[in-house]
Amino acid sequence: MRKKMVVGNWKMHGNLLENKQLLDAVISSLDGLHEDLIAVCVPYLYLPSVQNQLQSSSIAWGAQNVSQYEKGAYTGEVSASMLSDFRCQYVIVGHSERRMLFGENNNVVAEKFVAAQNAGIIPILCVGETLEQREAYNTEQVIEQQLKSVINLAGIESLNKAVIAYEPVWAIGTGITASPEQAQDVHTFIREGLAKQNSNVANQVIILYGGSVKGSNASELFAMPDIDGGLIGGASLIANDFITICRALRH
Ligand SMILES: O=C(CO)COP(=O)(O)O
Repeated sequence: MRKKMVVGNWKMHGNLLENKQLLDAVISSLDGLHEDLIAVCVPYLYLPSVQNQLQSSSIAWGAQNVSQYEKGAYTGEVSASMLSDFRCQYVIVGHSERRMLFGENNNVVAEKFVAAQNAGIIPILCVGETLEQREAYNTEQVIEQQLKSVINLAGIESLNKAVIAYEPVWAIGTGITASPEQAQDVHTFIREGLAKQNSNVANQVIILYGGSVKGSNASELFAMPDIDGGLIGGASLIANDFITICRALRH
């Protein structure tokens, strides 16, 4: 049986006080009660304080980006080994905001994926189509290519130590959620595509859905057979919403 998982992606939000209050509430509601995997991916600068607050809880933490390079003259970058110094278990790679706003292409994303795994960190690989691509019936082709770049570089079995997140770009931060059926269709497409290459990998890889997941729609999304949980943006900043979403894994 695959594990279920909820990951909060805080994006560029928060401060020391707000983070502490948010995590206090999350820990007191969810710590120890959960068989599921719960994690928060926070801005780099807050990793030490988040580590300090979460280290004796069952909630994991990670980053939202990582350099594809191991070390060197790369001003402003953060390496995977630096993230392991702060015991990050996860790092998001290939988020659509990084792809669109910071020019990360499939090759760079694949290199980041490998850099994370080389440092023992589980990459959360984001894939997803824009509205334009969906309307042109290119969703499957886009996602196939996004996955293929990683598989070509890292091998299919690398997905044994990774999480995939399907995030349709048109559903991120827009309030428009993919319907459970729309999301399930793409998750099935992903899993069946992987099964053609390695059925064990396909069966065990966690595939999260992300894009306007809220307390009010999480249960119906998580009830779909190939949706193993969620990658949550805005709602992960509001303690009650995030807690409700995590609890929805069990309904
Ligand atoms: O981008 C997301 C998570 O990585 C989704 O963001 P929202 O939940 O705010 O739509």
